[in-house]
Amino acid sequence: MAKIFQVSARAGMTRVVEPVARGLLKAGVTPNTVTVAGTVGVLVGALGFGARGHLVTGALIVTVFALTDLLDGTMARMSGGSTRFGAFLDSSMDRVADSAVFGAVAYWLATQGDYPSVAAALLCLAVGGLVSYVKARAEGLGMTCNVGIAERTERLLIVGVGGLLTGLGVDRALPIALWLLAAVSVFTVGQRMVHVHRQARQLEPGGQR
Ligand SMILES: CCCCCCCC/C=C\CCCCCCCC(=O)OC[C@H](COP(=O)(O)O[C@@H]1[C@H](O)[C@H](OP(=O)(O)O)[C@@H](O)[C@H](O)[C@H]1O)OC(=O)CCCCCCC/C=C\CCCCCCCC
Ligand SMILES: Nc1ccn([C@@H]2O[C@H](COP(=O)(O)O)[C@@H](O)[C@H]2O)c(=O)n1
Ligand SMILES: [Mg+2]
Ligand SMILES: [Mg+2]
Repeated sequence: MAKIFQVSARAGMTRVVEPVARGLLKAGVTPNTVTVAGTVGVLVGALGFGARGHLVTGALIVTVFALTDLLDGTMARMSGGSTRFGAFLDSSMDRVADSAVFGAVAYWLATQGDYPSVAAALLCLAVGGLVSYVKARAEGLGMTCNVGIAERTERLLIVGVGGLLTGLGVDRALPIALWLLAAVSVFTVGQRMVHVHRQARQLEPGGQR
């Protein structure tokens, strides 16, 4: 379901992303520059605006720059191929951006004295990182791990909708979104563990352990 959403959302964005990618390449911009610039933009939106309580502005800036994550890969493919360093940089910058988003949310909630919600934001930060780590480790061991109900896009959308609604006056939206996200992130770690366990059993000499 999450995969279907991602694939169709991505297909819908292609018409916008491809001409922009072509234009940037023509202007001499490299995919790695877009990867880093997108991350800097997310940092500004999250830490410069979200953490200070400007949730709507913060969420909008983060959304615009998070979407540039679709551009860098498209540019790499158009300019004759992806690079190993580009893939490494893209995934590493995603972790920096995600940490800034959840760190900013936790900081703002602490300034409001809402410590249970700070705990939820920190849980999202830690477990979200674990979701990505499990996949990176599995891929490093030669397996695949493209499963889970709360991959990065879903995690950003949940916190984004919560942040936007709270910024518009629905006070409990962000705390509810964070607890929901913590739960689906834990579930996703479980899904990825099971998926890797099944593959690993097939790959062990003699199978089934
Ligand atoms: C303002 C909030 C209101 C909500 C309105 C939302 C409007 C957004 C408009 C449209 C949404 C379109 C969604 C686009 C769908 C893209 C589908 C897709 O394929 O995404 C994946 C893609 C590429 O990922 P990568 O391959 O580059 O990255 C991988 C990923 O990091 C993996 O992580 P894992 O899943 O394992 O955890 C890694 O394992 C892997 O290594 C790595 O390669 O791109 C994205 O991830 C792009 C995400 C863009 C989604 C933007 C939505 C942002 C919405 C709200 C954010 C606001 C946050 C607000 C914070 C509050 C302020 C304090
Ligand atoms: N600077 C970059 C960024 C990405 N890539 C390649 O694209 C893949 C990710 O594509 P997205 O459209 O999801 O960003 C990534 O795994 C790399 O193969 C790149 O080469 N250089
Ligand atoms: Mg990308
Ligand atoms: Mg990325």
